[in-house]
Amino acid sequence: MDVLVVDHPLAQTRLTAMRRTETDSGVFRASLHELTTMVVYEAARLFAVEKYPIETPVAPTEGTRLANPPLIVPVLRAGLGMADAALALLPESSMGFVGLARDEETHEPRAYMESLPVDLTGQPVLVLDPMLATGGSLLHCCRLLADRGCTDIIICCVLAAPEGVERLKDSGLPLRLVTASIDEGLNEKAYIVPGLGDAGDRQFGGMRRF
Ligand SMILES: O=P(O)(O)OC[C@H]1O[C@H](OP(=O)(O)OP(=O)(O)O)[C@H](O)[C@@H]1O
Ligand SMILES: O=c1cc[nH]c(=O)[nH]1
Ligand SMILES: [Mg+2]
Repeated sequence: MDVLVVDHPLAQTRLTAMRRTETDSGVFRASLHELTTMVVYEAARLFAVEKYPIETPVAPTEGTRLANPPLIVPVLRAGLGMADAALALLPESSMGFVGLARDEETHEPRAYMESLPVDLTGQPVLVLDPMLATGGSLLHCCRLLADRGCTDIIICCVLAAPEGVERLKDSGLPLRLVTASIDEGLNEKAYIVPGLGDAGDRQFGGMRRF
């Protein structure tokens, strides 16, 4: 699995804002939106493009377009905060949704929503979830996609734990990963350290303990 870490200074300043405890939910959401623009911009280097004839006011020439715009799939809830920024960069794309909530005791994902095309043969997919911790949630999501015939999955996240990256690598699924950081690891409650806390709660409210 190819892994790209977006270490651009402007990405790292947004990530720093997201990490800080004192950052309120409005600034957290704005920082996630801006960081997503940068992560998806870098991920888009992986998309196939094609040339086609166009005319400028001066002369005929060749234009460039995406050969096959990806289906965008945010993983609810936390991935919702990445959806607008990704769709703004990829206005030709359509969107599917997967809803997952991690059990606080077992850390296993519980699926509560799935809205995806039946057949994803030949369709690249861009999965959005800010957090890759144990990897259970993204693995569940990507298996749903692979079961529908998808063979080209790019995951965009903000923070990844080495444990989750290894789990995705070992899955054998056709994945590529773009993230703004690979952190130190997981704590005993399977939260990323140093991390940023619970990305869903920090955007939308809640009371998780780390
Ligand atoms: O890699 P994992 O160990 O599976 O953890 C990562 C998952 O945890 C978070 O979602 P959460 O379950 O907290 O749901 P939420 O987005 O509704 O807060 C996050 O957005 C990922 O989906
Ligand atoms: O650190 C973590 C781990 C899982 N989910 C989160 O939102 N944060
Ligand atoms: Mg959460």
